[in-house]
Amino acid sequence: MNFKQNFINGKWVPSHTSNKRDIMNPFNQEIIAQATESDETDTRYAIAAAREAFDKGEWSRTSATERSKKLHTIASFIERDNEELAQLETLDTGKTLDESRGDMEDIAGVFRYYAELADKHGGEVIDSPIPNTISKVVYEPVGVCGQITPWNYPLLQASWKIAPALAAGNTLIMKPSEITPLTTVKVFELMEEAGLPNGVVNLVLGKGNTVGAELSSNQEVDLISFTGGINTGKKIMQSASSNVKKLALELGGKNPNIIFADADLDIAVDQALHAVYFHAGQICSAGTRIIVEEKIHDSFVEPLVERVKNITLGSGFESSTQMGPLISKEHLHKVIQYVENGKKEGAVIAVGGKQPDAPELKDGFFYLPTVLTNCTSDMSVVQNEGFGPVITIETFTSEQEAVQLANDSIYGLSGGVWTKDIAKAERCVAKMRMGTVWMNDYNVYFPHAPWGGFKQSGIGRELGKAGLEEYQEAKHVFQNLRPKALNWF
Ligand SMILES: NC(=O)c1ccc[n+]([C@@H]2O[C@H](COP(=O)([O-])OP(=O)(O)OC[C@H]3O[C@@H](n4cnc5c(N)ncnc54)[C@H](O)[C@@H]3O)[C@@H](O)[C@H]2O)c1
Ligand SMILES: C[N+](C)(C)CC=O
Repeated sequence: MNFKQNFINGKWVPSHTSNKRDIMNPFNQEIIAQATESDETDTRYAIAAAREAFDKGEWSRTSATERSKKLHTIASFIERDNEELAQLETLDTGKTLDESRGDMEDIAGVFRYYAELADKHGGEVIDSPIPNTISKVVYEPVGVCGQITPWNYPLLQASWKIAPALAAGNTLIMKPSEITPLTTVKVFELMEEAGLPNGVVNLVLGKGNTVGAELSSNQEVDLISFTGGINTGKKIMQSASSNVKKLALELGGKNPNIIFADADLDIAVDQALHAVYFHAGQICSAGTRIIVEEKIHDSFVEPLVERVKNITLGSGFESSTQMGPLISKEHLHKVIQYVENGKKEGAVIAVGGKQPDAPELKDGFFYLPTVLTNCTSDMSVVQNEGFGPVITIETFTSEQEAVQLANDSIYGLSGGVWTKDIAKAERCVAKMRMGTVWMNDYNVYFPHAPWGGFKQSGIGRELGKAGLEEYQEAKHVFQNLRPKALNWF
């Protein structure tokens, strides 16, 4: 059996615990690998290695040009092994191979983007208000960074953290989700091949309440960057107060998709499907909360439901498959319960609402793509992140009501507006309290633009220049060219 280990101080090592975890294919529950199951002690070894490497300065004080070259090398290895990585991601998550291939292209692009930015953000000269002085800002790495990622986009979310951290000169300890570590392990092999100094990148495999908790509370860690659920984010925020760590949180979303009557309905329906059923709705930014203008409710919902009926479920490796399984038995049960709660509250199942009957899907964690109508803002299915293939439909009668509904949420990750009236779209966008808003599109993201949430969807930004700045400290350096005594005391 393929056995995955920790990467600490430049060496592949098992946990001192000797515990192992089975890694499962969610399509058929086959065990595809085993991973070492680490604890707090393993995590402290990795933190010590990252601390020593940072203080030694072989990476943190090397030139940004050198760091840029290494990031380009890692990107080229990811491009070279793109297909192997995509297959591993599909095996581990169940998402379709086309989705995984798209992720791998994005991931190489993230490394390329930060390789390009690494040597273009060194600092700036300030126009000092005091004569005969020089004032400048230099950007320095934060130090030792703990990074924790979820299971839905395992390597993509890891790349959003690893690439900017390295570009800025930090050292890091990565903890991938214990459910889906395989592609992250592979990229650590590629970083080893690229020849980073020992201790710069460290990988610890294990659970959140051991490895993740140690990373968040340990006083030798200067920054913690977390992507995952809101409740875990709150715990991490508390632990991070131990030494006032810098904190970056990318949390969940319950993302509105507003459809005005004057939208191009064919495109809006098509994109509403794409906004949700990609990766079976297990996307932080899935547009699961559809808010449609009342007078077009039927002409929008009927074609939507017809198309949902035709979505093909299956193995991510089959080219005919449009939607794979959910990640685990536990998660499947959460989605089942989420829909049951909606039914009790008065939501009506227009399509789906159960597991499929097809015998060939019986070993996988499948749930049918589902549309719930008759939904209102006070229902738990509208307010909570279901993280499954479930759309809720609400209606509105005025622009003001559409925006008010869209903002009626503890979340503020992303949202969309569909209308041909651009002035109306701009008015809505200006009032929507979300980190990303799409006009006549949905779920678009790329390395150049910042990603993150308003409200309880998070703190800080990944991607773009802001994503690099999360990993930098700004230092003001002031020099007096003609110092003189002040004779104040
Ligand atoms: N905002 C974004 O960009 C974004 C992107 C992807 C996923 N997400 C969110 O992630 C969630 C789904 O992922 P999940 O189920 O893996 O989330 P999760 O919070 O259960 O786990 C995420 C990671 O945190 C670790 N963890 C768990 N408990 C911990 C603790 N006490 N201390 C430290 N680490 C701990 C887990 O082991 C895992 O590695 C959804 O809410 C989704 O919206 C957000
Ligand atoms: C951030 N994103 C959209 C890539 C994945 C969210 O789950």
